[in-house]
Amino acid sequence: MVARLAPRWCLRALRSPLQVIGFPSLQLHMSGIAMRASQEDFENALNQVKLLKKDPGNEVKLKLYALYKQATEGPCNMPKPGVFDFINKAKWDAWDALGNLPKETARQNYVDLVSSLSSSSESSNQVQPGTDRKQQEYENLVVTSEDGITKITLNRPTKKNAINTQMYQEIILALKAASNDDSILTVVTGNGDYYCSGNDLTNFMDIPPGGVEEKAKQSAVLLRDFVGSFIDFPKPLIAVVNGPAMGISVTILGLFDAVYASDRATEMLIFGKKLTAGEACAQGLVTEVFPDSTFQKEVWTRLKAYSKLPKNAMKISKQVIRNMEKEKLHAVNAEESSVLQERCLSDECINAAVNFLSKRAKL
Ligand SMILES: CCCCCC/C=C/C(=O)SCCNC(=O)CCNC(=O)[C@H](O)C(C)(C)COP(=O)(O)OP(=O)(O)OC[C@H]1O[C@@H](n2cnc3c(N)ncnc32)[C@H](O)[C@@H]1OP(=O)(O)O
Repeated sequence: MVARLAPRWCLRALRSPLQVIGFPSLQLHMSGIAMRASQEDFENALNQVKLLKKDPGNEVKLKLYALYKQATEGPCNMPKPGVFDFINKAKWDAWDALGNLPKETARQNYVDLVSSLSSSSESSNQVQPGTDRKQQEYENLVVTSEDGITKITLNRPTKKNAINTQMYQEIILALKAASNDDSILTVVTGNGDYYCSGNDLTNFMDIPPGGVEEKAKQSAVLLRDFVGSFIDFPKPLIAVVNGPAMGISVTILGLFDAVYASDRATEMLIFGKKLTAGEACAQGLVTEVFPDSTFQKEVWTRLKAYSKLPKNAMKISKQVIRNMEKEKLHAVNAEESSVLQERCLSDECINAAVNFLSKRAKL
């Protein structure tokens, strides 16, 4: 999986205006040791960035961009891009936030950041002895199989498990793998305090050479495939909603066979309105709500009991129910994906992304 996605990212990064990346060394700042990276170190770091196997994410790319500009041109004195030019504005904000940071320090910070990215990329690709090989295959998920249950955990807790482009693809692959493995049940849950904060809004920053129209088209195809993989999933699928859920993570709950929510999942944001887990249960979107203090224990005891039920009978029951509505679900999915393609280009969508991204760009 990593091997398949990495070259795609590298190619995109080489074309992308955000390809130049960096991160200040906390240790150096705290100790005040004035180390200086040579021009050669800097040039090596520029080459190293292109060899990174793992996409460092837009936030890091912005830091690298800002440090690169500061190291090579000094403080930002370019005119501020317009509000709708949100990629260039995010880049401008990141560079401008470095103020009068000396060129040498920016160069050193750039070298340190690339070095930290290279070492974490190497260590993340190492297989730990004795661990399940499957756990190493995904950047944004942890997938385990035990006692007849395959558990897919959304694993970007520092980003509230927001779903980035790679994670959409990983979820599609993980569902495909789970549909063919020996498990009886498949569970989706989140790591950390959130279940999922929905679509990663920085996805909109990664514009392909074909421009925003092409991006909208790619997003629509990805959304259709993503939702389609839930519609077609052949075994019982359970959501263990461990905390707040937003956007796309809420809208797909209807495609699960059971949804267990902690009463801490008080922000199931749909229709622009916060819905408690209890209210979502009353509306039929959630199967059952548990007190947060006993949520994991109660839910997993129940799931383990379900996993002892006859495997084929459960699978066939699910398929009989789903087959009745599958065609319709796919038709609605295709329609919604095509509407998304248009809506991605609307002022409302662009403004929402600009607002969120401009707040984050103040590094
Ligand atoms: C293929 C495309 C298909 C698109 C389909 C259509 C889908 C639509 C949707 O899903 S709409 C929903 C989009 N989500 C949001 O609008 C949520 C945005 N996030 C927030 O409002 C807040 O972050 C929060 C309420 C989830 C949590 O707030 P708080 O507790 O104050 O934490 P922080 O804001 O500091 O967040 C921590 C950290 O996470 C990053 N983050 C959170 N959510 C997202 C997100 N959706 N996209 C990207 N990044 C997110 C946030 O920026 C912080 O990161 P940082 O510490 O700044 O690096």
